[in-house]
Amino acid sequence: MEPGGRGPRDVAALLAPGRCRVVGVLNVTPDSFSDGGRWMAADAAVAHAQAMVAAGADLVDVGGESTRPGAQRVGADEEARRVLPIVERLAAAGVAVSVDTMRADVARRAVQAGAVVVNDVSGGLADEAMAAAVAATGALFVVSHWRGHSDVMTSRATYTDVVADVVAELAAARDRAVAAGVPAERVVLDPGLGFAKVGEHDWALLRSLDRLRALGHPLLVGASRKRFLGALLAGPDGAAPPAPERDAATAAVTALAAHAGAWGVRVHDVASSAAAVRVAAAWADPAAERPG
Ligand SMILES: Nc1nc2ncc(COP(=O)(O)OP(=O)(O)O)nc2c(=O)[nH]1
Repeated sequence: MEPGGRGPRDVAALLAPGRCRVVGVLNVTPDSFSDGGRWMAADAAVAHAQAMVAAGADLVDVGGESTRPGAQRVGADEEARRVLPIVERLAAAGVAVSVDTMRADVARRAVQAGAVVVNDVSGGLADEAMAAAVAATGALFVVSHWRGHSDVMTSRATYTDVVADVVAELAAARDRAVAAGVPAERVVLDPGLGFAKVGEHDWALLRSLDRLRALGHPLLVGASRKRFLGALLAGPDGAAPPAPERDAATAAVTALAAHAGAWGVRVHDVASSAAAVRVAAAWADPAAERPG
């Protein structure tokens, strides 16, 4: 973890009881499904991250490789070149930063640059060195449900009982991480919406957050702008609205997930989900939101 000791304090703050965390998405990629190319310039990326913090983001998740179905993999050097300077600048500015990577070396270097969370959509499966690398850093480890890279994930979207299967496979990924040295209390789980899942699977998992939470870890939900929301909002012609027009639906999922006890939500539009989190908190306990 960062020699200055920033990390443990940030990790403790992120795990402390409180409202559902809002994780702002910062894709420094040319091809992310909803905002590819917008934040490739470092100054634009840093400004957008600061704007997300101002809008209520508790954490900024910096990713340098699109994981959308069919995406081409990015080389390790290019991924590092994209994310590390941004991680360093944001951490130096006091922003709590997560690195969205499937590579142990990128994760290690990002934590050295000041990241306090390693967010691995593969749950440690894509790089067998990942869990041990995270264990050595003191960072929080987000372990998502995953069944393979973008080129195969669609073909693997078959389940006997998607909730039972995802719970079992997530538990196995968690167990692998703990066996590699990551303390269980530093593991956050994520159902991996859209990863080897079709819309009915995503909805089934959202309806069953309680069964995912029963695994005993904070739960991160990444529904923002995803295909299952586009399908829900499709017009009479069946055409889904473009990804940036799915933020209202994303905020509704945020409110419901927060109310169901999610630890955090990973979103592109922070302001709407930050408001949704506050609505959920006030709904649960009016005193929670009394000003002052
Ligand atoms: N923990 C977690 N991380 C994630 N990272 C990327 C994406 C995909 O969304 P996005 O980053 O916007 O798209 P792309 O992968 O095309 O960059 N989804 C998740 C998610 O659901 N959970």
